Amino acid sequence: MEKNSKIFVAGHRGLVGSAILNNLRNKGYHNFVLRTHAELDLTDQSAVYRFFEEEKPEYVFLAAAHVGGIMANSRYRADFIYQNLMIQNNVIHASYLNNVKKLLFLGSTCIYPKEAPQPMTENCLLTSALEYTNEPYAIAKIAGLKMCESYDLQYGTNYIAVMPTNLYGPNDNFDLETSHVLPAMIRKIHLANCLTQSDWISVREDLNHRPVEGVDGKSSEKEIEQVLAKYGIFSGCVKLWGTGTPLREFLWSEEMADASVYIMERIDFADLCKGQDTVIRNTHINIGTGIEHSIREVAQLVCKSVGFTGVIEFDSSKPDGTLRKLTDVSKLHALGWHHQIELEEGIDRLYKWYIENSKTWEK
Ligand SMILES: NC(=O)C1=CN([C@@H]2O[C@H](COP(=O)(O)OP(=O)(O)OC[C@H]3O[C@@H](n4cnc5c(N)ncnc54)[C@H](OP(=O)(O)O)[C@@H]3O)[C@@H](O)[C@H]2O)C=CC1
Ligand SMILES: C[C@H]1O[C@H](OP(=O)(O)OP(=O)(O)OC[C@H]2O[C@@H](n3cnc4c(=O)[nH]c(N)nc43)[C@H](O)[C@@H]2O)[C@@H](O)[C@@H](O)C1=O
Repeated sequence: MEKNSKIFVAGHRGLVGSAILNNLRNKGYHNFVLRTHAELDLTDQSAVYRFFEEEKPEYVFLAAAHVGGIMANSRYRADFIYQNLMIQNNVIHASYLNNVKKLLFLGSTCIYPKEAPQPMTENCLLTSALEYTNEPYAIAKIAGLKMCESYDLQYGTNYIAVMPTNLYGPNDNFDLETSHVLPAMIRKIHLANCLTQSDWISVREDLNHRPVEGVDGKSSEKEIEQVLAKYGIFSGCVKLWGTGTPLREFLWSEEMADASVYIMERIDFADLCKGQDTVIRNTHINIGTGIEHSIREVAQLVCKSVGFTGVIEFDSSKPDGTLRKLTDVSKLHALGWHHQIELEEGIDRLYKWYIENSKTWEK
């Protein structure tokens, strides 16, 4: 990529897309073509084709997707498979039709089988059944990575698919139901801490900035307590989901962005085929840290960061999801990229960001 290459970051206001845009800007790239979801619905094929014909981007980061945590994935299954297939089909095919020089497709490590040997190498793709909670999302992501590989093989394009582990960082989704575990824990434990200290100003600031169904910063204390209790948030206690025993790996979103730009700048599809036989498979790249933590451990780190000394309980009627999904990052390390921010530091950074971005309430 040249510094003045025309770059389309799809999903540039999301967790990863916003970090990719910042990373590119910091490296001196400046010729961006950007559209919000409201300006361009990527599920709309004719609108996407028109956009590519008019704008002719040279490089595409495909970080737009329908995304959510375990509850969103298991409840809104149709949305996850339909929207993701549509977005990626439209963007990848329009890139081919308009001679995009290189595209990076973001998948997820949930593409790997539920019982995959740990840590999971790229080669365990399609070897056995998927985890049911996020199967529709995973199937869309597998289709996306195979679409990149197939276009590269048939049409000689240069599309790379990366499979990130669980991500967290600035611009995360903090919704109490649909978010991933880390932003959910940050917000729940923060609110429980505020209730414990009777810090109603902070509770109201939080609810004004990020409304929760049925309550906002102007509601009575009793109404707020009743609604928060439905999400497992109490004075002195937080009830999290599942058993607390599943293991997860977490990568700071700005590091994910750095790895994405690193790969776009240096790695071509041909590099990923080297050493593979005539049947070329698994040209995608895992992105992660190779380090896992139990959900209970993660909750303890969040409590430490927030300063919450109350009780953490687990509600085993809620799903655990897959029990382990540790990525093998040998391929990524061999390509020369390594993470730097460990989970404890990342949680401190995210909590700081969260607090700084909740203070919009006019007292
Ligand atoms: N977060 C994580 O832990 C992980 C994420 N990933 C992958 O990384 C990528 C980025 O995810 P993340 O940044 O977390 O997701 P976010 O939800 O934070 O951002 C997704 C972005 O896509 C946009 N978008 C969604 N649907 C459409 C649409 N139909 N048309 C146009 N824009 C749309 C959203 O806009 P709007 O909000 O306005 O709808 C948003 O800006 C995704 O491919 C995801 O699958 C992979 C592994 C883990
Ligand atoms: C990135 C990846 O993310 C999703 O998979 P997931 O890792 O299972 O998702 P998660 O982050 O929501 O949960 C991780 C773990 O944490 C536990 N947990 C505890 N308490 C809360 C809680 O309060 N909220 C949430 N969300 N989880 C909680 C929860 O029970 C589970 O054991 C995919 O669907 C898909 O989107 C994908 O690719």
